Amino acid sequence: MDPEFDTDSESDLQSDSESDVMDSESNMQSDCDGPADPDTNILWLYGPAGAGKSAIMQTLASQLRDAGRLGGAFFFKCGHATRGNAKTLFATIAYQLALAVPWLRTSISRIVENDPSIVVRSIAIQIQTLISDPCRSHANENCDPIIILIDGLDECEGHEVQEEILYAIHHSSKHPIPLRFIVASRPEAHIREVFESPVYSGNYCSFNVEQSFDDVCKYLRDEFSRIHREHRTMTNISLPWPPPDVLEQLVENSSGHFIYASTIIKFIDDKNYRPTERLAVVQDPNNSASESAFDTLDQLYMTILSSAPRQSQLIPILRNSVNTEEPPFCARCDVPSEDKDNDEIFSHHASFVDFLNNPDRSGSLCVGILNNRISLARYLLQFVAGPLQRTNIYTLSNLIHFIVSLPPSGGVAELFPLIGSVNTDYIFDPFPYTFYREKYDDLASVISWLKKNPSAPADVIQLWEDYAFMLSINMPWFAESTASVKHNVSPSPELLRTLVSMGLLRYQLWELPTKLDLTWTDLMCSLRPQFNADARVLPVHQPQTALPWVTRDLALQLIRKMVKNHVDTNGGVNLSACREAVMLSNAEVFLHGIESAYSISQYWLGRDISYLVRLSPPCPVLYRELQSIPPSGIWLSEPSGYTLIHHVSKWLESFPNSTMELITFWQQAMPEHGCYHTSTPNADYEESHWRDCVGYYNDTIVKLHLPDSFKFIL
Ligand SMILES: Nc1ncnc2c1ncn2[C@@H]1O[C@H](COP(=O)(O)OP(=O)(O)OP(=O)(O)O)[C@@H](O)[C@H]1O
Repeated sequence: MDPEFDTDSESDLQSDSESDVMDSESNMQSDCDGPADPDTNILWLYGPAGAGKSAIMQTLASQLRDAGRLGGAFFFKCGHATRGNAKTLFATIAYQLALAVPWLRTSISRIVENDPSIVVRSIAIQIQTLISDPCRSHANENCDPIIILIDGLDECEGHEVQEEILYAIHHSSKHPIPLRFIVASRPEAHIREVFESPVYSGNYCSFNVEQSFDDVCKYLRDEFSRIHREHRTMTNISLPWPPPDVLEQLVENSSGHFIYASTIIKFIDDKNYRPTERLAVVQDPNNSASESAFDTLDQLYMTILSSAPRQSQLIPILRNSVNTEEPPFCARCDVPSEDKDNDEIFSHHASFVDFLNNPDRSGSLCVGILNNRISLARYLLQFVAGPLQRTNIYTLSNLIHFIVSLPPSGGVAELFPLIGSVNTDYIFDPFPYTFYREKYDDLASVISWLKKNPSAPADVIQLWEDYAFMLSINMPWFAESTASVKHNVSPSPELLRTLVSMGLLRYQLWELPTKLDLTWTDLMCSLRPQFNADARVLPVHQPQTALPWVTRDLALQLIRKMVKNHVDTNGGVNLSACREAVMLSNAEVFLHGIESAYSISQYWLGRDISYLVRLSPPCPVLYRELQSIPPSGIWLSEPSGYTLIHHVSKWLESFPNSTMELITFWQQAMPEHGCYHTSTPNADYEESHWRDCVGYYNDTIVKLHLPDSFKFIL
């Protein structure tokens, strides 16, 4: 049995950099995560790739050996014939223990002599028989514990084996033994899980090998001055070299990790080149020669990325997380997170982003190449074709910016059907857009991008033009700027209903489905009646004749809704049965509970009904429906009662044989102790407010460049 100890790399550490490693190590003694239990036998040293864990372990090995405290050390190395797996782990450590600790020598040798097959037995049996049992007989002796180092546990073949090693170490320490284990690894999920399991909890210490900008700076300064001293071509280069700002930039590029610093030093230190030229290459990551400058680093990245279990999802996730501009979806690609409050992906190392963006360095993994960008766009578009999930999106706007940044080419054609399938809830969702204007510009940019692609289907372009038109109804005051998208929509009763809802009643676009009980598909079809076999396209001059009937139908719809709310809530008792009130009370923080939300929503319905009735033709059906509103519902929110009385009276006056019975009936139902009894209902206010709303509607028609036949004539 040969000791599996990496003496070569160990001797590398007897260099200038050793003091830095010692710094980290002495920090380690004072900075262990969490309370250090004096009875704990296990220390877990963890940190990302290239953080310097192995360097620390090698220095520790050297110092402990000098102090006569090293029991054994095993350095795992991925893919290595003997150091890549755990078959000989504890047999090797036992051999090292027998050599290093005189009082263990005889007992360990005797065990192996009696049963040579022990060295091929299971991990648990090896540690128990070869290490734990011999040590236990000396447990009560008053000697300093012996240290065993296991480095790169994550590089040992098989997650289960890695976990088995940890459980075996823990089990071996159940009875007091004069041994301590230091295990170093990357903080991979399965390893962390073992340490966080109930078996381990409280039975280990941990130390995070975090980034250290100061250590890296010191290392770089020392190494550059050595290179300056040793390279013959440097005699004429004045000190300090490199200048402080360059050194500072390099320290920043390192993200405080040694892997970057040691990689560039090896590159610059090449005796075949001028260090100044090599430094210039390092400073420009887009320089094609930088490929070789970061060779070691890139190999590390390649190895890590190619071992990712789900390669097909890798590129979209990487592309999303390292997008140098705004990430389309805030790097949230359904990535399971250990830390629920922080599930964003971020690059541990600044150089990783350079690597992924440079095709010479990352090859097919390069996130910048068009195919990978298209596959990310496909992935995200598929996501927004599904149900609206506000918690998972950053903004649709970022996705749109990303899509329109793709150059027009045959490759993007696969995205067109997906662009046509974006869930309309995402398109019209008011959150997190603050300004409709921005949203409109986003829609316009998609339309102009589609038009630059000759193979973009006309129906997808038209659909997005319709979205833009819908949005422009919502913001007629931006009419000039919204003219960028053409909207030769067909006039239909359904379109008139939409215009009246948004122009006269001032409904927001996103509210329409709830307020009018329709789907986005119904709404979009209203713009293109030819898609809907039942819809009638109005001759251009006819909207005006159709308009009063549209307002009547809308009034009927809202009256039925008001009555239904009354019935569903059992006359205002069971308020949670009213969907609108529940939504309103959830959305509006200034409303105090569901009572005021219900009262407000019924008030708005009453007000909307009264404005619509006023603009309807004399119609017995409408009169009958008005009678069906329970008077207590009208006076539930008092202003609504006054508003209805005012406008319905005016409407009734237009009847050939006008009758005010309904009005009298409503007046008689007025509650005696309402707050409005103290003030006189203000007819002037009602009249001027209604006229303002009609005026706003008519202005909307003008601003949208629709024919005058769409307007109300008072
Ligand atoms: N204190 C230091 N001084 C000088 N060089 C260092 C120091 N720490 C680490 N390095 C160098 O940085 C590189 C990465 O270090 P190391 O291999 O120890 O990282 P690691 O955390 O073990 O990484 P991995 O998880 O990938 O094994 C090596 O080339 C090492 O020589």
